[in-house]
Amino acid sequence: MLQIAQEIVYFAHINSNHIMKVINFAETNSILNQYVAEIRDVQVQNDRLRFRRNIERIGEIMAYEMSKEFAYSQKNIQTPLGIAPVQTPDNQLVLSTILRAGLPFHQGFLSYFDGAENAFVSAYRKYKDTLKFDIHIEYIASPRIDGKTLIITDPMLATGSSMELSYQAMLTKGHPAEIHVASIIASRQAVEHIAETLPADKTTIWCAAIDPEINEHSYIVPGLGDAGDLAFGEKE
Ligand SMILES: O=P(O)(O)OC[C@H]1O[C@H](OP(=O)(O)OP(=O)(O)O)[C@H](O)[C@@H]1O
Ligand SMILES: O=c1cc[nH]c(=O)[nH]1
Ligand SMILES: [Mg+2]
Repeated sequence: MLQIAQEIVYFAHINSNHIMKVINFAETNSILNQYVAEIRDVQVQNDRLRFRRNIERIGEIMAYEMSKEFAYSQKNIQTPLGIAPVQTPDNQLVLSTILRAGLPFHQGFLSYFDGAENAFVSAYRKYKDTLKFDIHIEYIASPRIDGKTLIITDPMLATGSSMELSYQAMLTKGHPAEIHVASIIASRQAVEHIAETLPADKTTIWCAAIDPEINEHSYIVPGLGDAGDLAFGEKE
């Protein structure tokens, strides 16, 4: 598995000032791709329970792979029969999620990083007309994040604006030591946007696929449609 993580790393070359580490799971054959296929598949994705659970499963696998990047130290664990030396992670994790679509993805990460602190940010597209919109952030609940490992989860990175503005909102709570941006489907444009707007030296982007384009409504193509609606139903 360690080998897998090394093979799928490439660097987003935006210009010489912005080179960010990107890990794209689509470049490796694993069962994760089955779950991605199912959330994309128009015949399967309307089963909301399955859609949410697949997102959660991708979060679990991503969390496991991400955990290999953390700092470890040996702890001596008292068993009933003796002392067992075990390497365990020392990072102080803050698991931050962008509402709504981020919730099942968050749950997947939280199943593995059960000791993490948690943060929630609301971001939504407020339309000015059928094509133009601003991203509005109206709610943030977060612990202090100074010196901690900040993981921001959102299954879709289309323009990358929700992620950028959510990160800016998180900065009102301190400055993290490192940042992991976790998504499932990212557009190429969003990867470039994140590489330009988040600190390249301490940010890693994790995704399950990078799609080539976004359409005039700023939806990822081929993408999967509207992740929030598929997980929770349409909003008015
Ligand atoms: O990269 P961007 O262009 O900003 O788009 C991506 C955002 O769109 C989705 O949320 P949405 O606004 O649909 O809200 P929802 O989760 O409530 O459905 C998704 O979960 C991201 O937050
Ligand atoms: O493709 C997209 C873009 C934004 N939000 C989604 O859920 N899907
Ligand atoms: Mg949505």
